[in-house]
Amino acid sequence: MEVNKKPKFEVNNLNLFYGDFQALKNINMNISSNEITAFIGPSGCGKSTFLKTINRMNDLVPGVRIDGSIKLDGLDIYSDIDVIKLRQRVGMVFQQPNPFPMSIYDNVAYGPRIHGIKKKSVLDEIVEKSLRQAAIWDEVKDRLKRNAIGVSGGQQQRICIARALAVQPEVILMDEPTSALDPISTQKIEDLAVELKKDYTIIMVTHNMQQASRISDKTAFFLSGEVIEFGETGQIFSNPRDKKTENYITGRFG
Ligand SMILES: Nc1ncnc2c1ncn2[C@@H]1O[C@H](COP(=O)(O)OP(=O)(O)OP(=O)(O)O)[C@@H](O)[C@H]1O
Repeated sequence: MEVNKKPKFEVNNLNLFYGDFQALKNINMNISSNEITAFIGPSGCGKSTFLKTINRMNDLVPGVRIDGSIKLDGLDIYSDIDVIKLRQRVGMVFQQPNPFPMSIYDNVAYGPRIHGIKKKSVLDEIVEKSLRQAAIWDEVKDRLKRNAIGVSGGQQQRICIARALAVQPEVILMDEPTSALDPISTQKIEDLAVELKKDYTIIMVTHNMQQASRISDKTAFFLSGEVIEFGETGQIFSNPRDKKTENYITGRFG
């Protein structure tokens, strides 16, 4: 039994404004380590905005204003942690696989090189380990010099996951990582997420409620910038406390 396990993230009274528009409204949430947390909700409800706030990707958007706090292992990500360090600890995988137009090897070695690793034997080791962890090593080990753009979309997405893993993050944010993929590739990414949660904390935005119920431990249901309900995935899907959650998961809107 886990007693008093400290949350990986503590989010308190978080509000986010794009100019005059409030996209996140008083979000409070503790996110546990070594779990998959899923964010569900209809289009435009703020899921991606919240996900991007967790590694400060919204800093890049002009006119954004954020108040409240997000703590990672007890440190405020907006005041106590350098943004470069934060993004090393909190990696991200996007909806569209976005390998860089370079070799598979160079894609995965990119982050470690930026962090100053130059020795080939060390890079070789990181590349192999990351591709293995992303369950794609066997498929690409004989063509590491090939351009990553030339493999299938599902393989590209696993290369992007390997690229994220190569800098040894603690958390992986995934923004609808399978919505551009076929069912077989989707299943591979789902299996991979379940495998990776042993070592990482995973937070995933998904439009696919079956996916959330299949693989996540906790689910947050967002609506119009608010978290309507957050809890154990089994409870959210079988016994939602809020009528709005029930209406959404039973397909009455969204
Ligand atoms: N850069 C931006 N500037 C202004 N408004 C934005 C910006 N990005 C998002 N929004 C608005 O904030 C709200 C939340 O958007 P967000 O992309 O977080 O929703 P979402 O739940 O992830 O939607 P989807 O499932 O369609 O990706 C929407 O009303 C959107 O139009």
